[in-house]
Amino acid sequence: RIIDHIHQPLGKQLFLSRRVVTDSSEFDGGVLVNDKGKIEAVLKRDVVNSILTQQLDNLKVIDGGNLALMAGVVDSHVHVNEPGRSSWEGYVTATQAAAAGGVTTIIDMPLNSIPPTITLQNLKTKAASAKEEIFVDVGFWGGVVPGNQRDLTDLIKAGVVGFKCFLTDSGISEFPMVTRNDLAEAFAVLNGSGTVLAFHAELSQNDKSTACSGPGCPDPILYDTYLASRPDEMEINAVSFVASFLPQTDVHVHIVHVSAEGVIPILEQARNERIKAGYKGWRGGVTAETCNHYLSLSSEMIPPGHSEYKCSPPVRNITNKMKLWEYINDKRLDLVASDHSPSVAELKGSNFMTAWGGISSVQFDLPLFWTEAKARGHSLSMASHYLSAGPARLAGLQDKKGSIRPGLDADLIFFDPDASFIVTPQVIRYKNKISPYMYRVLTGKVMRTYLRGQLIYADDELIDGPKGKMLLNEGF
Ligand SMILES: NC(=O)N[C@H]1NC(=O)NC1=O
Ligand SMILES: [Zn+2]
Ligand SMILES: [Zn+2]
Repeated sequence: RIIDHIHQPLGKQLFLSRRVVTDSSEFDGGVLVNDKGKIEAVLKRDVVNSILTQQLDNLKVIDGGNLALMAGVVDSHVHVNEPGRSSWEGYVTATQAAAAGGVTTIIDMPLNSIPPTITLQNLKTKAASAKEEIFVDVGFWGGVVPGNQRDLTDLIKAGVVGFKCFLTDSGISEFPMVTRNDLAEAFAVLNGSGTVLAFHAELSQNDKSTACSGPGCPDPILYDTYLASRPDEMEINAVSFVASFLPQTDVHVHIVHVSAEGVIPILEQARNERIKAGYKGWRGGVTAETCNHYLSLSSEMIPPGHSEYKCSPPVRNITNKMKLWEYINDKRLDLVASDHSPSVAELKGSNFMTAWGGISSVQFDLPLFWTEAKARGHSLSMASHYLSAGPARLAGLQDKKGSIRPGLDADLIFFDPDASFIVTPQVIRYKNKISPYMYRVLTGKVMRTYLRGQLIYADDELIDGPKGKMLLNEGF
């Protein structure tokens, strides 16, 4: 156990661990944090020992022993749904769940809240409801929908991390999908701005989800019926469609929640062509994320009627899952996020075709990834790379968040990589206690979470009130 005194004004703090984890290595040492909650120095054990012999009065030492000391997780894909659908989720519950899971930054998706984040005014409405309710730092995605091209520049000025759009029905009437013409206009506005355009990459022309209803149709209680309605081609064609815009734009494109493994080689080809044409930005301006559900679940294991497993694109077969792990191993994916997209239980039900698509897991980002990664012999640095550094880079937060490096916010966690716990309704802190992982044993437990040097979660308890900040521009 870690011994220290919790309620003290913030002075200088020295966090110690036998396993300090960065996104590329692990070492025995410490992290010195200043009174502004920023990392001042990252130290090897011999330097730590010489500091400790100096008996500095106002230095608080927090020794985690063998617990891993890691950067807080940055989850770049969370649907908070407030205001408007706050019975599904809200800022308090989503960020409390995040804090309990060692997630120190979330980036809120532009849809499912009413209003959606598609104008500056709507962003103000969202920020007003987030204010004073957030337990971790919160950034915002804007949305691109038909007709809001003129709102995009204002949203960039306000500090959104980028924009998401849909190439198929989003399931939310306030957030319509875009057509080729809408996209061409959006790319024209965004060109040269340095922002990110993220795609829900399923192309509607391949959508078979409404093709059949009534007698004679495949059984909607079976998962395979749903899976067959959203084939790999929906993703593959969407990504090829996105790639067709790249020669005319310098906008960074990001594919969210990749499920079908076949999209990765297509993206790589698009990236290589961009790089050959002289594109200089991060990863050739083409990146992809996958989600813990695609890395943890497979279609064969989904029981009839259990729509807590439903999301889109769908969880595919075990061969697909193994291929995604191969891509993780080879660093051919860029980050892992939750796509935490909750709803109330009434919208789930046992019919896979009509149930709400969305899986809640913001609280379990790290243990979910680690359970699978550890079993495959991967390191904690690998987890930090995909769950912290990668998403921070996507959100443009690489100089603030996502790593253990001098100058960054001291968003830190103590993580026990060998502990295990059971996902139960009592453990879950997000609003609707629905999960495809219910009663599963997960490996790895977040013991403590620090946000900008302040303790916000310890030993299964949240500490004090909300200390999160909104990651929007000064003067917004
Ligand atoms: N609207 C919404 O949150 N949709 C999300 N749910 C899901 O499973 N995939 C999504 O994009
Ligand atoms: Zn999506
Ligand atoms: Zn989503």
